[in-house]
Amino acid sequence: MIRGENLSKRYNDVDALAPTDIHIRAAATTAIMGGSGSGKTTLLRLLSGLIKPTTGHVWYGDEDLCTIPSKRLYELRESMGMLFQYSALLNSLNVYDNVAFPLHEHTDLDESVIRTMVSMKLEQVGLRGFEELMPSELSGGMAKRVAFARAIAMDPKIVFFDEPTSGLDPISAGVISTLIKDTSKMNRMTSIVVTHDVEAGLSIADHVILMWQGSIIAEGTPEVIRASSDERVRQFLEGRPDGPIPFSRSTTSYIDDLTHRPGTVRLEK
Ligand SMILES: Nc1ncnc2c1ncn2[C@@H]1O[C@H](COP(=O)(O)OP(=O)(O)OP(=O)(O)O)[C@@H](O)[C@H]1O
Repeated sequence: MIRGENLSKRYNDVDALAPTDIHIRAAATTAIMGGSGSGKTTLLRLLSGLIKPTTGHVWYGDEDLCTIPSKRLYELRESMGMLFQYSALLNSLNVYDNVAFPLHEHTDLDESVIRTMVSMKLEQVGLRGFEELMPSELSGGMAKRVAFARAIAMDPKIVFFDEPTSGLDPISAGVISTLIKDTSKMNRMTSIVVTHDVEAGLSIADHVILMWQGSIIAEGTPEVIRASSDERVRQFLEGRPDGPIPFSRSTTSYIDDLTHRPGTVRLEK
């Protein structure tokens, strides 16, 4: 359904994503996992057309997101849902208006129909009856659920989830993981989930993509990833601080840096 071809992104002197070919399967859940700064969010933004690549193409069927006119990109993006890392609820709107927001923006449906649709989505996330609450009155887990309801309000074919479980307690994280898994199956939705929550990623996904320093280092079913003998994959799965993935991100020697810094007092022997 979505295909990235020779896709790369460079920010100033940072290669956030090295040239990459990627296939996202239709009606399946793909988890993009990896450590901090490995390029997961960059890949998600490229695949959803939020940012343009430095090189390459993003194909939706035979349409290239990177070259289509912005009007068509806008239409395509209407068929996509997004759940952002920090829920991104509109603080001045209550729960009902947050979930109804895409329906008000993109459809001419009668308010009574919108009310029914919002009620269905809130029932799905277990928050029917909370329509009048403001975002500031919600717990982190509830806010994620509202954001989830908003992401699926238009019954999108594709939904992008950026860190859907970050900052949640294990039970709330489990609730969100189950919602993603069940809704994706029930609606035959194509879900793309960026996460560094290993357990959430492996339990939700049909297909896992593991990233490191802007490149895909492993992909396959959760079983294939769990059985991988690649030392980088093992270090990530086991959460070990030591291994091929270094703790320090600095590329220069600390000693050289200290001894060659202008103004540093050099100790003579
Ligand atoms: N808008 C930007 N401008 C400059 N550099 C950026 C920008 N966005 C990302 N980067 C850099 O690109 C690299 C990849 O970042 P990205 O956010 O894609 O990683 P990530 O795997 O999603 O990290 P995290 O899990 O911490 O959110 C990082 O080195 C980051 O500093």
